[in-house]
Amino acid sequence: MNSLFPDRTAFLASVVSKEEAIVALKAHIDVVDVKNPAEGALGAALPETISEIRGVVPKTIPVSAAIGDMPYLPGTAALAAIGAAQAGASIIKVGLYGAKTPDEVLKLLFSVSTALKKYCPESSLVVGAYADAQFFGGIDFLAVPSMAAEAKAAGCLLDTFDKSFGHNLLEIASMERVRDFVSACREWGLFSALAGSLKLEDIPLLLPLRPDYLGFRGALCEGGRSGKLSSRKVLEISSLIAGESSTCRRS
Ligand SMILES: O=C[C@H](O)COP(=O)(O)O
Repeated sequence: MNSLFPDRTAFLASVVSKEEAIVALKAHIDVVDVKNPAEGALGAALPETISEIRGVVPKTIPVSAAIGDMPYLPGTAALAAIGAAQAGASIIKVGLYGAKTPDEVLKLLFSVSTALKKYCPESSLVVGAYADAQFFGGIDFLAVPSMAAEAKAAGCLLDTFDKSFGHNLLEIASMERVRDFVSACREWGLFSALAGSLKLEDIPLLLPLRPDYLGFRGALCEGGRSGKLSSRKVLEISSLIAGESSTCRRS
């Protein structure tokens, strides 16, 4: 398993600027994730934003970057991945929005993983699956871990595409299917990350599944994911993950 934190569930906080990264770092966070909510669930930030955030985050804390709710454009995806890695991200997240068949998923993922291996061998690929893929004809999220493993990804993220109110991960996917996703990642040697408008109250429900990461943005902000990051909310979620996680891993 590729998790950097094998004995507990880690906290990934999504930020849009170096100012937000500084706010987030007042709490204990394990991964600083860079995204641009204006361009979607896994919207890509500008390269300089990634570099600025990398510049204020201690080197001991990985920086991940979303490169988009990717259409089925393997070349574009490969170039975007290299751009994000060159800008300072060591973990690259690509959302499987446009690839509709296993062949398309594999072609897109191999384009990205081959490019990262050649030009940015220190970086890791995380494949973004969507719990609400059925609403846009995307690939079922339970089919993604095996293909991510075939493409030599390091991990899989289960997220939601539609971030409007009421599209929380556990309101869209059953706990059984989310559990199956985490188990499939483990079986395929991938780390698992869960996200999707997660709320504070989802943490004790999800931690027993022992995901490697829980990812948040909306719940960290005042007024939703396009709002400003709140240090109080970051601290609240960080403390709950740390507290509950150590209990779960001991059991
Ligand atoms: O990758 C992390 C997620 O996209 C977090 O964003 P969210 O909490 O707004 O769904």
